[in-house]
Amino acid sequence: MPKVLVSDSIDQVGIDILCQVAQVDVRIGLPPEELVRIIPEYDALMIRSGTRVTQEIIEAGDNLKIIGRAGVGVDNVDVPAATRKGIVVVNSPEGNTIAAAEHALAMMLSLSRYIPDANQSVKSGKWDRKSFIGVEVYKKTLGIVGLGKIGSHVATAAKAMGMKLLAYDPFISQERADQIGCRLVDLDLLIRESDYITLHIPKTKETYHLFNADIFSKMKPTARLINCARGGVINEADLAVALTNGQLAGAALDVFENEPLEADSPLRELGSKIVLTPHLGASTEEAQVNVAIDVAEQIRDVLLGLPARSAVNIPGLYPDVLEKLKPYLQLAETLGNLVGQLAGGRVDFLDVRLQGELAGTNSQAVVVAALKGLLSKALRERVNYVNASIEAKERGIRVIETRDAALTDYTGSLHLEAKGSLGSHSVTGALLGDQEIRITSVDDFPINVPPTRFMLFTLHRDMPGIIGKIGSLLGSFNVNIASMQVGRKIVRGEAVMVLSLDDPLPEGLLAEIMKVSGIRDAYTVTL
Ligand SMILES: NC(=O)C1=CN([C@@H]2O[C@H](COP(=O)(O)OP(=O)(O)OC[C@H]3O[C@@H](n4cnc5c(N)ncnc54)[C@H](O)[C@@H]3O)[C@@H](O)[C@H]2O)C=CC1
Ligand SMILES: O=C(O)CCC(=O)C(=O)O
Repeated sequence: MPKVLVSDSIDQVGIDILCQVAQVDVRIGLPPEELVRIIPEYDALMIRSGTRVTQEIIEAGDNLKIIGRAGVGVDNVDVPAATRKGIVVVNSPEGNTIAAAEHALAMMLSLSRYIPDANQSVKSGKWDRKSFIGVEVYKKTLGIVGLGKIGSHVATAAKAMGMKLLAYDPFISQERADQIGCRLVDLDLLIRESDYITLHIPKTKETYHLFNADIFSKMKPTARLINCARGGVINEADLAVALTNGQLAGAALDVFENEPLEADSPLRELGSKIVLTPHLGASTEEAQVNVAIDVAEQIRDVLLGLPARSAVNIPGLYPDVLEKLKPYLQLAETLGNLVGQLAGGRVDFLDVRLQGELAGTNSQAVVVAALKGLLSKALRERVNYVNASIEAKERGIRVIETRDAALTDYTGSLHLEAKGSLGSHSVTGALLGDQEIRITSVDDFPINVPPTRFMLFTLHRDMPGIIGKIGSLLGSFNVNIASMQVGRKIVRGEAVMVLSLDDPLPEGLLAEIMKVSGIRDAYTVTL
């Protein structure tokens, strides 16, 4: 039974799903060195934001197949290291959207009405109504930085509260912003005009310390800043100075550059100008159930050999397209494997031609499947959907992809041509009845055979007796032929013979086959 380590607190519903297929160990708060020590035992790791999955942990995870982040941000996972090691990283892109958006709105209102301080005051026995005169958000301008899933939901709710909306997001179209009712502006204008600024951007090289002393100097002194996205997008030292100097009126932060926030952080000293929560954006009962189910189901599926629906490091396969594409991925992998073995030596170039209905599908996934098949001879189980593209690139394999939507004899078919150190070979394949794979050409000779485990391909002169000679030769080595087919373009010209064998070809038999008069080439293939 596979083993799953859950190293952050996850809703029980997720654990129950994992238990259907795996032994689950829940060990929260492990020190990094302990995680490195025990991770080789595990097939999957499930985390929230508490565990930092470093390169060291990933490299030690020799059995790890999947890392599941029960949430959105995967910045606590070294995704490039996981990709290199062929480990799928999945998240829950939407499970906590509403929770995070509502937390940002709650922070905006708490900050405006001094709710945390007023609450503290009453609980300490006072009845002070003068110190907590707030401001309204109605008719104020809200600047949203990052108009993705959470930013959009915040926009909709803020609009309903009568706020005017500005948004800065260089990757969003004006049309999308119009739909949400936001004016798309540049960052400078948003900073200068907003009464509230709320951040909903990922932490990237571009967004790191995007909010710094320079930005704070341009804000309205009455403005308030909310960050429920990621620590690190704000320079916290600059913010503390700017709040102290009155360059902005307040800030509400749920996320910090280092979590837990340092005990001596100057942010803790800013009184009613600041509201701080300990990364609670996703902490609702509903969101925790959503993300636990979403990620546990993906871990379960990957452990069962099925694809994940929201992997961050493999081509996106949405559930609706997956069902249709799955047999084609199997076809691409089989043909990649076949053409790689026919090509024999180093492959420098792979031409992937998607034909018929396949031309209109997720070609990235099909190409990755073909590369996985192509590299499987050299890399065996080390290559998978996650690292096939990187491995191909590192080997200098150039991939050219073409599409031809014109109808073929099959609803959809795939043609692969591999060129390399020992010449060039091509194969075509299609699906029969939506599921069954057929190889429909080899080196442009038409055939129609299902792939089988052991196969023999010959390129020969089409002349009487040659099939019999190959049959007797195999018989003399006690190799049973399951099926045989010949493909030719013209009578007595060149032809291919495809034999499905019950047994692998014994040592030395290929050399004997090559000696038969009329045989130009012969290849054994194990699929
Ligand atoms: N506090 C918490 O507990 C939670 C925090 N989050 C964080 O909230 C953030 C947003 O999440 P989602 O809305 O789900 O992500 P999303 O991917 O739907 O939206 C992010 C948006 O940021 C935009 N963006 C990227 N780089 C940008 C840049 N340099 N300048 C301006 N815009 C940029 C993107 O175009 C995208 O529209 C993420 O960082 C996520 O990790 C998410 C859930 C809970
Ligand atoms: O797991 C959590 O509580 C944090 C959620 C979060 O930050 C995210 O989903 O990006």
